[in-house]
Amino acid sequence: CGDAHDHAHQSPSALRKRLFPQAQLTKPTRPLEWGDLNIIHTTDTHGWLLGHQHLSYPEPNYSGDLGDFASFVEHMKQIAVEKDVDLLLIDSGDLHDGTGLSDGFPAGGIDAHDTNQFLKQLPYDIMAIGNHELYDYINTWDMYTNFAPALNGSYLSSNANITIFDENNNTVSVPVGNRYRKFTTRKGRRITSLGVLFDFTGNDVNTTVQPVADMVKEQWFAEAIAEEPDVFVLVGHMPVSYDNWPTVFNAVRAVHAETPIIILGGHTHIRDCNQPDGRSMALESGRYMETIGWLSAKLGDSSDSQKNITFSRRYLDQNRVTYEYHTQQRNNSFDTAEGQNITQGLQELSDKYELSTLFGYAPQDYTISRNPYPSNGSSLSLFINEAAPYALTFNNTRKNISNLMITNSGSQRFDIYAGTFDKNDQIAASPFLDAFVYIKNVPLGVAQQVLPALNAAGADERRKRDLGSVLQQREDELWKRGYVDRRYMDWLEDMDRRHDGAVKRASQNLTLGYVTSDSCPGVGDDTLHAPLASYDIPDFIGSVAPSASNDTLIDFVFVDFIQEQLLEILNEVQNTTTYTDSDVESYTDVLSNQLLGLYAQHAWN
Ligand SMILES: O=c1ccn([C@@H]2O[C@H](COP(=O)(O)O)[C@@H](O)[C@H]2O)c(=O)[nH]1
Repeated sequence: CGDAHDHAHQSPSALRKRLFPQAQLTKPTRPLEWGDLNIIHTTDTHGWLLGHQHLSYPEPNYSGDLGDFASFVEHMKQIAVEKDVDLLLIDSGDLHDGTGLSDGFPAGGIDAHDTNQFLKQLPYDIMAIGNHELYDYINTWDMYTNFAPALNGSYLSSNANITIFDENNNTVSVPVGNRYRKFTTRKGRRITSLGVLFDFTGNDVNTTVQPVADMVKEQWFAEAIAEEPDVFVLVGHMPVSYDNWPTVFNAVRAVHAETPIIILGGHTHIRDCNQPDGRSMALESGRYMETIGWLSAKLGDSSDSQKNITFSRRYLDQNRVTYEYHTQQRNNSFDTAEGQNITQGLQELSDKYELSTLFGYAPQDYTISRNPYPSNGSSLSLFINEAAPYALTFNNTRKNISNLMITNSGSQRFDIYAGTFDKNDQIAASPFLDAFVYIKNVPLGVAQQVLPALNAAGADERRKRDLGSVLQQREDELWKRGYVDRRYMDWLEDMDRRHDGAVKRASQNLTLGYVTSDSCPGVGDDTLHAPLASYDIPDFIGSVAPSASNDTLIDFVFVDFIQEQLLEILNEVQNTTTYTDSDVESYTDVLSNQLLGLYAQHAWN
């Protein structure tokens, strides 16, 4: 390079890491508080290992990548040695489904198999299984045979099993990883860890998830917690609020009234924290390599065993400015050899998967919930009103038959940004390999009743909170199957309302980002932002109905992920026909993760 400065050359790949962030990033507000035991926490990374590379805010806040993170961890480990304290690295699961790096593999590959090779290079003390490791048996098998063994006992699946053939060709159900781990830290602290998954029921055949309430009654569980460690570090893919952590916490507390308990959760994609009692803290650290969680505990010595513990927590924006600030490094001293290797390896993987393959240029930003639904700026409107009607009927023999299309809004996982729209953007916006199916000859008037009924069963009626009602039961069912998006949306809505979002955004002295209110003392966010705009979105979305009479027979098209509850509702809104799985046929070969690319080639090229 003929330049005097240490910038990276711009490569053709839109995913190329830039040493200097292309947008002005706000520095953290204050140094981290260290304790005797410190934890760096990731969760729900979903393949976002090259971070977020678009230039519209809030994306630059999260523009670090796994290589930067590895350098950060290495420097932090060194600081921990200098301070003579412990530092653990923990992950709460969901490594699959989310970007081209995890999902854009060529035919014959396995989701997240290649990205997992990079995660293995980080010194994780505990990684817990998530529900996205269980949607497809092949992925669970890969975790069981390739990932867990490489982690030498640190990959935990306390209540998640896989069914395999044993050496005698008999089927046996075995934990995907280990049920628990006991280990001793550099400073000699004895830790007992679990890796718990929420009561998920959407898992593939030949995988099993044991309800948390049953798990705590198991003999192995009693044995695992019997001996008192210095600290319980309970890791799991389970939200720290409104879920089953109290079941696990109480089971441990029943045996050890005073032992420090640290909970590291995930799944709802939010930043959250609470303190079950004075000697415990529970932290959840966001999603998609946007947030890095920090938790520290001043445990003191044995004379402090009945006192409240001083904990701190922080939600770090995942970028190089954050990392350099907290490690007191400069741009030219920050990168470690391991970190650079990881970044380079990820970029090579991106090139191998051809993730920069361009489908077109998005004319504007389309967001999931930062614009109202329906509207021109809504990616949900774009998907169901523009993209699906084009891509699903293209080259389809049913093209000329009127249809109504329905999908779940949770199938759309990320905003679309103005400018280049490539293979990686397509997968990030809509990563799931769900198929579109249909029932023929459904009267339009009947099909039109299904969408509002589905949403009533999910969204609106939820607010009535009529516990014990059929609707509540249905909502609980959806939660167990993995429908979790509502919690993240509610969190954004609350953030906007509580922090005068419109006023803060208008004043323009803060960049957009997360503004967290949780139940732990003090401010949790590491960097100040104005909250993102937030609009309520329905759980299910439908295309514009054809203008025809109610008795017109149409193709009723929907994504197979919602088949079970759609049939249930369809049979509730009418009683002329009992619809079953046998009425459902394949509508097209186009899968949900290909749909936006086909549309972009047609409309944005
Ligand atoms: O095939 C699928 C699988 C999942 N979804 C959506 O994902 C969420 C669950 O994902 P988390 O990362 O655990 O939040 C679920 O609510 C579905 O909306 C899907 O659409 N298709």
